[in-house]
Amino acid sequence: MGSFKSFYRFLWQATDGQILLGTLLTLAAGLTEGLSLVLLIPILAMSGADGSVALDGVPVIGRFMSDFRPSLSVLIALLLLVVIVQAWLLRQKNLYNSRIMQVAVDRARLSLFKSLGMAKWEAHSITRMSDLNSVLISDIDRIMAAASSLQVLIQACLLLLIYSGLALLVSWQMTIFALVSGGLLFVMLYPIRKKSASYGKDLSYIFQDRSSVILEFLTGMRVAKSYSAEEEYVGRFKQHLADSRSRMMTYIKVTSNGTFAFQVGSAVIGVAFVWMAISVLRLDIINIAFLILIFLRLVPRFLVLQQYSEQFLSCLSAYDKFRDTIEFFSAEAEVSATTPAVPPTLGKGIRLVDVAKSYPGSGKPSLHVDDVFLRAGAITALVGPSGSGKSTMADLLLGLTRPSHGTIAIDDIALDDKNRRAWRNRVAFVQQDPFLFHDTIEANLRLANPEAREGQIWHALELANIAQLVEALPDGIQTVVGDRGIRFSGGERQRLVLARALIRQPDLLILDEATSALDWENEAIIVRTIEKLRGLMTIVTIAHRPSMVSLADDVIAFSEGKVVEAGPFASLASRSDSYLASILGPNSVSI
Ligand SMILES: Nc1ncnc2c1ncn2[C@@H]1O[C@H](COP(=O)(O)OP(=O)(O)OP(=O)(O)O)[C@@H](O)[C@H]1O
Repeated sequence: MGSFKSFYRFLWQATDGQILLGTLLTLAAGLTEGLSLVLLIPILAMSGADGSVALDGVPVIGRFMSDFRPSLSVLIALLLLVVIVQAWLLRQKNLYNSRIMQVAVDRARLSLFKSLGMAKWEAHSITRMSDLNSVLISDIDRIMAAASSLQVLIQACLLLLIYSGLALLVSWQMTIFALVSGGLLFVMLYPIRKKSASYGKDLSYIFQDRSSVILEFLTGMRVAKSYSAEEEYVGRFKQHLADSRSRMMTYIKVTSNGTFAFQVGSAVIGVAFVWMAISVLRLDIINIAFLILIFLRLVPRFLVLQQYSEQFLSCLSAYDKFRDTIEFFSAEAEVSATTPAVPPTLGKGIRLVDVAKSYPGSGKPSLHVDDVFLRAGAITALVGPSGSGKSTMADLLLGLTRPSHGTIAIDDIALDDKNRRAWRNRVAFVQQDPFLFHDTIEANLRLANPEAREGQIWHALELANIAQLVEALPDGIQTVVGDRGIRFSGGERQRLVLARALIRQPDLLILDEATSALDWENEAIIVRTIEKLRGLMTIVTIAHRPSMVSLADDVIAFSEGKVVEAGPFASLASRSDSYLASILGPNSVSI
């Protein structure tokens, strides 16, 4: 019940209350349907061969019939008019309801998208991408199905009310009999509805699973192919399909059982209904005909109630998942995502004091820095063995993650929840695994600086040593890079990503193994590029190769999450016992 209330509140808000007008249109269409039924009886009576039926005995409009005595053709014309109005109202209602529901669901999708974008990076790092993918695609589609089912249910309830009102005017005993027996049948079938809701929830997990298997297959295609593991993926998918087929069939069986039980039950009630009207209440033929007409229209409504409440309940679980996801990500929103803040300026340097970073689920901090200073305008290399905390430090400097405790200050301004996002506007990052969007080179570069002029784009491409290659392409900077930049080699992608970082003209440039995909020749060119940037911006480079470390002014070496040495490159390199010397020397260890 709580889910239902929350779902209705969501629909109300997402449609700006327009759902009410949709319901009123449904009511108007229902009333015209009732009216067409009422007009049908006198037409049938008047067209009777013996004319034995008294028109003033016609249900509901008997008085109108005896006062005005309309001719058959007037009644037929009236019926035609009512049917046309009803058809028009139904069309309007369908169009209106579809429109507001599409808008509501799109709003929901957009607000989830937005809350994902505005949430802290940490929230993403503990959530599976495929789970989010399934909420954004299949669960939101099922919310649409839930909203449509709810509209059908509202329509069925309104029609039930209208028909019951009409039937009451003929016989209250028959009306109560029909409603009580129909209601009892509906209640008796509750266990089936409950079962179907629980299987519906199951389906939600099946779709989530499917999305995860497909996404993993597509993103891991290269790995799958290189290990000749395609068959294993196909086998996993086949297993998943067999599993979901069997669960889907269970769901369909349960809902078909409900429909079958309902049809048998309503046939029994129908027979009892006619018997009661003829043998117990001894109603006249025209009233019986009217009641049977009503009954024939009431029964399908109960069936609709049964079927659509099953569908509604099974889809409601998708809404619960959507709501939990959006609540989780909204609670994790970066404060500064909503409040504009002035970015701190980097003139003197960045100081980290007693900074620790722990990841959820891991006991001790992955990084602990007592006191470190990164000089503005200098190139600082972060070195250390794998897993020693270099990327963790880079994420903190970038403002992508928050320290578990301690202070990071840009000049004298502490980085906090209010200014962290604004600070990221002053930072550019080149990651180990260069990512490009499936768009043109220009669009990919403009992402970092939408205002950039074409000259600036070419300048950045030149600095990153990729301008010549781009120039030679038939479409130049309008070349589409392909999915994740697949058109280009790893090294070319890395240079494009570096150009994207440079076009931003950042205060701080962070290079996380930015030359790992380059050959020696290209690496040497990038090293020269970085040399040229010395003094123009503050550069932090995480490097494993000596050539990238050698260009540093300062070095910070990490081991097991702690800083083991920090200082000017020259003085650390000259100390034979330093970690830096061990990685630069003739017998350098692999870092
Ligand atoms: N998102 C995360 N969740 C949990 N633990 C993490 C996460 N990211 C990093 N770690 C852990 O933190 C420690 C430091 O990792 P980090 O990536 O900073 O090392 P690194 O020095 O950059 O290593 P590499 O040179 O291999 O990239 C590692 O033990 C790693 O397992």
